[in-house]
Amino acid sequence: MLSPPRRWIREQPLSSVTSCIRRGLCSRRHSLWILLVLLVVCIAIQTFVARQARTSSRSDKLTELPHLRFTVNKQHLFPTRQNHWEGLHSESSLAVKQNVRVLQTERPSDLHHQNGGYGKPSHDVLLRHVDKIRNLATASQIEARRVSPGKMLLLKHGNKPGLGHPGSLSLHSTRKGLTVGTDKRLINTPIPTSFLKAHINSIHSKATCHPKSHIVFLKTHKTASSTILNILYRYGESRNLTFALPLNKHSQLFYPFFFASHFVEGVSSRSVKEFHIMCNHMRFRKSEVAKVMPEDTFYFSILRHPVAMMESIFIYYKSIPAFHKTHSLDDFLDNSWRNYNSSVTNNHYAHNILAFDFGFDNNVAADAEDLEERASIAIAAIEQDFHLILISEYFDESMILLKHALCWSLENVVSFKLNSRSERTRHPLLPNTAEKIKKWNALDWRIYLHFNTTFWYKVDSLVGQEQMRKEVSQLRELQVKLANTCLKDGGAVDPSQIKDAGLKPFQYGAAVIQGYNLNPHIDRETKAKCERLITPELQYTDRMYTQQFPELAAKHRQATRMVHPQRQRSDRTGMMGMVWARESHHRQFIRHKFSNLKNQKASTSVLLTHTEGNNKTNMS
Ligand SMILES: Nc1ncnc2c1ncn2[C@@H]1O[C@H](COP(=O)(O)OS(=O)(=O)O)[C@@H](OP(=O)(O)O)[C@H]1O
Repeated sequence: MLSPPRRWIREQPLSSVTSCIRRGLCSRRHSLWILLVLLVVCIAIQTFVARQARTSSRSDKLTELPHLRFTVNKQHLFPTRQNHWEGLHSESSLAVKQNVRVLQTERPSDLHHQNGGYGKPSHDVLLRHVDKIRNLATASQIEARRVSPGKMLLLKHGNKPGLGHPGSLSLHSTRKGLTVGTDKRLINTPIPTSFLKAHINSIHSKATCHPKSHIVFLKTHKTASSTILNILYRYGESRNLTFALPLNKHSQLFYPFFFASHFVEGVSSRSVKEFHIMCNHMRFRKSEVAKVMPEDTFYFSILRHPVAMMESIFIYYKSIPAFHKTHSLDDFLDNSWRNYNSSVTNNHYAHNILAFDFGFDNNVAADAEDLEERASIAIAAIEQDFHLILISEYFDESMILLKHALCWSLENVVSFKLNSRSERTRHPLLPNTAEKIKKWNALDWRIYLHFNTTFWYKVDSLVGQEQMRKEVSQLRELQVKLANTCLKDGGAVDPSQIKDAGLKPFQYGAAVIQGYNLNPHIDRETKAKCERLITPELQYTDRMYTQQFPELAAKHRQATRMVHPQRQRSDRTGMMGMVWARESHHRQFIRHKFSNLKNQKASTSVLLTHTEGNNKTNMS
């Protein structure tokens, strides 16, 4: 039986085209064929459309990544310890990786350094970079923590990052930059790039945690950096690692001028194939450091609370022109800063020294319009260049963090406090002096606040609070045990009481720098280990140089003897005398250089040496 539509079709007038359709529709077999063809066409169109959509969304991601807001789930950003590594394998972490890669192609610090660091940075370019970093992580909220030197502040158990403490010091991120305030608001500080980098790097490193031995430590001033230097020297020496040491037996890398690769011994002569660790004082310049160090190098540094730091610096560098005629730190902060001349040699120690050491222009007034902008730029650049920033006030926690980051053992990060001042030369500060210091060193203060916050974030995410507490107490136990074994009287003594002149730290300015006496009742092997723990910076640097470049070291010894025959003594006192003589020779050389360069802008390409002789040569 025919259905009504078919009858209707049959009754229509015929044309050549419709007759064909009619015939097709009227035959049952042909209808099936047509349906099949239509089905195939539909599937083909659907497949084509889906493929087009996928391609266009991928290209959108690639082109827009730097401008995308970071929308990753918080759990992925701050994974719990159990799923720490797995969480980062998510699609979001891939986007972060791509963002970081994009950011890594532009280094703000290098852009800043193009100007020799003395002039104003190219703000437009740098700000674009800061914005990128902000965009990367605006979804994050970091808890503000009270910043008080000497106190460990961990989140109370159960507290989640993101909950502010009433009255806590906080860092507010605004379009203009970072502002400091004391309130209970939540803050919206960008998740630092290095924080992300650390996570990303660790995705692979957790499973195959190999101890890292390519390391750059930016040795900042008066931040417990000599204690860290000692840790690095001991680690490297026991493993035969090669240090990127200052040329010609200097103790600093071209400081206070920007670091230059040719100032590393073995670079120009090409006598060293691979450097493992760079850790002496320098004014950081990433592009130059990267010329010397391998690509997989781990960069870290340490900051100290600018108030405590300024108090220490004022005593240690009392003889620099900025402080020389002042009666007290208050006197300097109240009056003498008006006469502060930033272009006078060594005056940089008096003003935003942290920013200076990291390679930024330290001459920023507290009321400068662009202060916040410059702080943001500095922070972004440090985030970009460093994997880890430690905090001197939390030294033990810092060591545990470092141990985890480098995949080292607890024994590797144990130390004795080096370069500490005797109580006699410490001066407690009045509260309003502290406020004046924060104002005078406004740039450093902002940098410190930022990294104090991110420090605790890293503790939470990389180690965990419980584990941190456990390991800190293990570290302290180990330290006590070592002190009982190694040290006479169990602790530091004034330099006048140090028996072995070769273990006496340099004395400078108005500070009395303490050292240690070895326990006389230990065997030879233990003695050698203990001695390394208490060897001061200059002596250890000298020793590493002699081990790495025995022939050059012999030549230097000979040259020094010729210049200062009265200092020819074969014992350790004689060795120290030699250091003194060499430094004194350098000092004269530097004075000569400076007088030649008077009224000229110091240029890294012109100067082949530095002013360390002025800084660390005054031996008692
Ligand atoms: N482990 C540990 N924990 C806390 N603080 C420590 C530690 N080791 C050294 N210090 C203090 O750091 C100050 C010396 O810093 P540096 O070694 O960086 O000084 S230097 O720039 O190399 O001269 C110096 O500070 P002041 O005593 O206030 O001057 C040291 O006491």
